[in-house]
Amino acid sequence: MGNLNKEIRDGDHPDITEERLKSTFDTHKMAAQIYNSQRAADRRNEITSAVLKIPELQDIKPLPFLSREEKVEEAARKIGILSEHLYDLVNVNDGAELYHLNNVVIGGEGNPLALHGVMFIPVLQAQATDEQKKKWLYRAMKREIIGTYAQTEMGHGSNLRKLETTATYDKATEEFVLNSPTTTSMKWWPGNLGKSTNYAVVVATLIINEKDYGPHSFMVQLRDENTHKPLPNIEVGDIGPKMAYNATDNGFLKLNHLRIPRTNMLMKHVKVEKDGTYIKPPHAKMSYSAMVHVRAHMNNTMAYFLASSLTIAVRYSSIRRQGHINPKEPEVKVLEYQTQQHRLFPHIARAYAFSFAGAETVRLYEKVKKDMESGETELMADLHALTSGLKSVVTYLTMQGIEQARQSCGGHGYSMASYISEIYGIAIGGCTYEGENMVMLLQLARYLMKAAKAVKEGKKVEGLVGYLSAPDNRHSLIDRTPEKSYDTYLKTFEHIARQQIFRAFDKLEKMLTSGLPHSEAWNKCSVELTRASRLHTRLFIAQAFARRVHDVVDFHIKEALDDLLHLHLNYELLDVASYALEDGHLCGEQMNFIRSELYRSLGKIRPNAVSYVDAWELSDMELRSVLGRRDGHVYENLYKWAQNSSLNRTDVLPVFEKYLKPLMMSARKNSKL
Ligand SMILES: CCCCCCCC/C=C\CCCCCCCC(=O)SCCNC(=O)CCNC(=O)[C@H](O)C(C)(C)COP(=O)(O)OP(=O)(O)OC[C@H]1O[C@@H](n2cnc3c(N)ncnc32)[C@H](O)[C@@H]1OP(=O)(O)O
Ligand SMILES: Cc1cc2nc3c(=O)[nH]c(=O)nc-3n(C[C@H](O)[C@H](O)[C@H](O)COP(=O)(O)OP(=O)(O)OC[C@H]3O[C@@H](n4cnc5c(N)ncnc54)[C@H](O)[C@@H]3O)c2cc1C
Repeated sequence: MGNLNKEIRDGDHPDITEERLKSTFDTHKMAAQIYNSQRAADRRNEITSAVLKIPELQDIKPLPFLSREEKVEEAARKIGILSEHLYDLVNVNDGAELYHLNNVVIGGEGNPLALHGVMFIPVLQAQATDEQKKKWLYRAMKREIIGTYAQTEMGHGSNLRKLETTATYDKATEEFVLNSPTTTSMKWWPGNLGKSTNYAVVVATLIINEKDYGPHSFMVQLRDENTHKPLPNIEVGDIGPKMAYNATDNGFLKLNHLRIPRTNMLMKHVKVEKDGTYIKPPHAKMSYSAMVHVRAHMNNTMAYFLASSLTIAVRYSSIRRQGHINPKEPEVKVLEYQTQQHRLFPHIARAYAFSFAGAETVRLYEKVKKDMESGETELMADLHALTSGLKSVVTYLTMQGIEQARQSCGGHGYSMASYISEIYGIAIGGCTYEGENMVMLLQLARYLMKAAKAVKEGKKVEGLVGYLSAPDNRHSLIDRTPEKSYDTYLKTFEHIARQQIFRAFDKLEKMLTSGLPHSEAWNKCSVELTRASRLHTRLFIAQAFARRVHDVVDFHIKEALDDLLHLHLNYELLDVASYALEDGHLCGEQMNFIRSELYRSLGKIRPNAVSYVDAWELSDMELRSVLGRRDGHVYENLYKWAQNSSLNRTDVLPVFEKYLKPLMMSARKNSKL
């Protein structure tokens, strides 16, 4: 039998090989759980191997040494080469394969086609009529044109109903007049809008006969297809450097009474007829589909960012030796410290949990997308509630996990050689884009308050909120029943979420009955409401994790996932335990039990730690991290990496003659006086 950990190679650092030899499970079989099938896991590795054979697809130098212009150019260069090889490398209809190819070749800092693939094509698929698809979608899919999704403005992102860009219907010419009347009405932020794209779906407030119909989507050609010069009445550019994600040209756009044909409004579900008659869509929020598309996929992208940082941190922690546990023995791997384990392992469990919750979310999304094709909209509210909560909780917890991974690497974590700071910068954009986290938690809260009201009125609620009308125990059964089952934990999470949802509901009701207007009462309860949304979402994540473990057949994989789930449930419960202590659902003795289970879990995970992260099968090429190298040879490569610094091109920099020498000379002169 071969090694269970598939990353073992001759010549690797012995400290990391030692870790891999301890694996109790086959890492490639575990990859099948993470990527949802063995075939998908195989395909990732096949794609990586094929890419490695194409020299022009390799990074010209480590990305942190490139300027912003060079980053933009490098991403575009690779996109060009990729286009030549695309059909040989991936199944272009498989989003996961495309995403993987992007991660390996280009990485997370963006590329000219990022928004084209993530939003422009999806919005055309969902919102364009067949005729419009013929005109734009098929050209977009062949990359004859490049587009983006331009919704956010300088003055408004969250509150779509106040977008200032107007699309006024002119019946006489059967055109819409698109206009940016103020500075704040400029589109500001859309990815790739600045320099790369020549088309955009622009979201503007529709006005017919002076009546405001709210945000609608319009196809706008921004640039000449041959010269790439902006078309008349269009001003477009880059918004400048950002915290990270700087290979992408997030842009601005000013439209000056630009006229577009009536048929440029995306009209699959909603219509404006020639005479200006407005025909409503089957559901008012159908046009928000591109946002829901990204939100539904964000759990998996966040899981990926988190797993990348943890792969780097855990591998490094297995070769980094510092200090002693037993003074008579050699210095230990820092991974031996309980604090290091506590800092990293719960986040490994979260990365798995997000991936499993993500798979369930994408399944629901695919169903709703199919339903919407035929005008069926019943599940849209459920999906919106679920994705709103998950995008907020998952991005926030990912932020915490990546930062812990960085700190766990000590000083070298702060160097771009770890690459964790770039991953952090890219990932935390997710707390803001696709709906600012607080705003989206409050969207879920609306759904939860409706469910709570129904329960109070004696109705039975089902599905995602079914637990609100299920029987509850006054006291948690954790450590109170002979059999150790996850159900007792999940029931405790349910209790906590239920209590908080009703606490927020009662507070809101009390304010409403005291005569406060709904929006004011809502604002005064909003912290409690976001708490309810978080607890509900964290319950869902724990349930999704437990459902996956339950379904796994392979004994060793199940056992390894079971260990992670056990850690997850104890760690997460400790994190929210105050809610259960408050009403005596948990007692001090149970808290001690949960804490000791957590510490026991850390010990159980320890031998498999490197294998849990190896199972994500992230190649060196996609990790772009010296600390996270698969072979563990960090130190000599840190030294090599630093040679790329342009400061090292000469022994003496011009600043010496210009500034430092005069400074020291004059200081010396002064001290002689
Ligand atoms: C293989 C694929 C891979 C994909 C990979 C993806 C990741 C790649 C990673 C890295 C690349 C980087 C990519 C970056 C991309 C970023 C792009 C952007 O950021 S695009 C801009 C986003 N902008 C927002 O999200 C604004 C947030 N605001 C809103 O969405 C709305 O304003 C909202 C939801 C807050 C309120 O909507 P209202 O203004 O129309 O509000 P009212 O009229 O009061 O309606 C509320 C009712 O509508 C329902 N509702 C709202 N949205 C719904 C929806 N989508 N579906 C169903 N119902 C909805 C609500 O549940 C509520 O219902 P009730 O009244 O309670 O019954
Ligand atoms: C990396 C990145 C990429 C992006 N890409 C795109 C893109 O491709 N296309 C595009 O159109 N846009 C894009 N955006 C814009 C993004 O979608 C918006 O910035 C986002 O939706 C937040 O809106 P805002 O900037 O108006 O925040 P604001 O709403 O101004 O948020 C400021 C604060 O106000 C609070 N707040 C606002 N409203 C409420 C409320 N009702 N209740 C309680 N608190 C509230 C928020 O919680 C936050 O704390 C991108 C942004 C980033 C960072």
